[in-house]
Amino acid sequence: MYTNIKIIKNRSDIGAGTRGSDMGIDAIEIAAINKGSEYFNSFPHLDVETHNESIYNKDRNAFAKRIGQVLQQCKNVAEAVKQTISNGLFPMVLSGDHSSALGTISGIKTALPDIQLGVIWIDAHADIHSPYTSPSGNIHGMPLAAALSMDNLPDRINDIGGETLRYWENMKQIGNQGPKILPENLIYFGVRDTEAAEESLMERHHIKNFSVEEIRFLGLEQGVKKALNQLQHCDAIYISFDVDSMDCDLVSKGTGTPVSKGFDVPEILQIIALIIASGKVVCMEIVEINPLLDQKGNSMAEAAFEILEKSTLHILNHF
Ligand SMILES: NC(=[NH2+])NCCC[C@H](N)C(=O)O
Repeated sequence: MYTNIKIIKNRSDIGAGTRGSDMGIDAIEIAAINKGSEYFNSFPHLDVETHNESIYNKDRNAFAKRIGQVLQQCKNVAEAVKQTISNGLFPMVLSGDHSSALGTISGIKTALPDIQLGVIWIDAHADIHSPYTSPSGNIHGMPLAAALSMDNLPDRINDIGGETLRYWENMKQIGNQGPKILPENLIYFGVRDTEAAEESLMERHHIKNFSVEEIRFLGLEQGVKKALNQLQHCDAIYISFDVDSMDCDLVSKGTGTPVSKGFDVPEILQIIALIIASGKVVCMEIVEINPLLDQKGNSMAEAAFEILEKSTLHILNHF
């Protein structure tokens, strides 16, 4: 058993609008078993307590659905990530919906409070809404706004108050107070499905997105090199990989919010490998596999497992 990586299994889907991403972790495990892989037998793991039963509750927070439970879930993830890093291990986080990433970022910053953290967010979505701007109220579209501590009031469309506001303020303060990341330390890869409020926030703060076309034009190596250059002053990097960054027509629609014209599996493998080769990656997360939506058997989880397995090998070489 390798002991320098710990797998954190966070089977939570309450930040998404569609149920089933909590089953993504098990779908990845089944992909591993069917491949005859010993992967999940090779590393210690930790199961994060979940609140999926809250799906049955009447929810009063239309602009940030189930925010009380999502807040608790992010705190649970933060604690697991903090403990893992404090024990000198690399957290490989497998999550359901992407709201988890706020917990992961908070955990990294609690374990390593003095570092400048760079975030590479590989996703079709910018996930930078606040409850003030979200069109859906789904919190998996909000983790980065909370981590950046940005409400984006100039683009507000929702009037939030009361309980929603109280919980949102708490979400911005998991672990230590204040912004956990700076906009110049956040880089997107593959974002191509955004709302106007997200676009204007990204523009105002000059948040860089390497689109699929730009990456193909520059070449993968050049593209990642440019991204790493921008994060040169960062002490550590967190990779947040949402499977919907991949082309849903090519790979699979087994994810809550599939988008076409994305990356293919070899491109993702190479992008992640090049980032890991920087030697700065302290945590990686894979999210949003929804086997209930997969029209091609278990193909999304199989793709995710291939990426998990190969990225792990790179991490073992560089950690
Ligand atoms: N993690 C995700 N799949 N996010 C999708 C977000 C979609 C849309 N922008 C929303 O806020 O509702």
